[in-house]
Amino acid sequence: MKGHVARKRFGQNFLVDQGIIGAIVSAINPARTDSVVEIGPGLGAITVPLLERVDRLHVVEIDRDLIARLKKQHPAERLSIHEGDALAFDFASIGSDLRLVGNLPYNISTPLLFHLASYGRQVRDMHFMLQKEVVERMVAEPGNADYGRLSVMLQYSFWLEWLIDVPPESFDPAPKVDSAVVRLIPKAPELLNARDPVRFSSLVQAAFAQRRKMLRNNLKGILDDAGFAALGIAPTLRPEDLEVGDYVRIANYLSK
Ligand SMILES: C[S@@+](CC[C@H](N)C(=O)[O-])C[C@H]1O[C@@H](n2cnc3c(N)ncnc32)[C@H](O)[C@@H]1O
Repeated sequence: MKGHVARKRFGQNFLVDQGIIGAIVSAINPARTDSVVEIGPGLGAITVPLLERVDRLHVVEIDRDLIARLKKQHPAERLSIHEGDALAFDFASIGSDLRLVGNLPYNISTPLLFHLASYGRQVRDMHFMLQKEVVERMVAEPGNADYGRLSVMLQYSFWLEWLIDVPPESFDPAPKVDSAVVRLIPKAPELLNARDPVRFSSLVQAAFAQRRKMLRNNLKGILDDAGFAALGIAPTLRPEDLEVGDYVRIANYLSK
């Protein structure tokens, strides 16, 4: 691996499959002036072909050794390196109409998706490589065992599209699980009808706190029987039975 030992704690599985790399770059299809931001450039598998397509690329990387390599290989006018943790990074500081891309470190993919869900206004689209199991949770529909907090929060904010299945052999080192590339496009603000997004988010978190329990239990102290009745939602349902729109209705009822 060109002298770099992959660090497990940073979720390093480097893409080596040129076919998949080409398919990701084609899916993004960047114009020269697009504001593309790559999370976790690593050894540059996606970075290098992206740099051929855009005038300037931003990357957010946590591993100092990899940052040193990238600095040596690419002039700062072409590659802006933001050193640090993507989980704490303020993407709005780069600008707006951002196009985010990344073969994301699997160990932080879920919290990172929740973090990124708050940047809908600054982002044009996102293309991410994730564990297939995470993509299944993202796109799951009500009633499905994979449907949960991640599905509700991401489907509320984004249009999601499953693009490419990726086998373990496409990486070095190979992960133990299958992967998939997914596209997220922020929904227009007029479609985001939760009056209080913070309340919506905490409601969804509470509802799924114990997914096998009834909503009445999970929402104890938040929504009483009169509230359930006013909304026409049976308190005996389980969290996975409600649609995204039902959670919006409950949150808006609570924000009245
Ligand atoms: C799965 S590797 C992908 C590397 C490269 N993009 C590729 O496709 O070969 C994940 C990358 O994210 C970086 N990374 C891990 N945790 C991070 C974090 N919290 N913030 C920013 N980058 C992180 C790793 O150092 C690594 O470069």
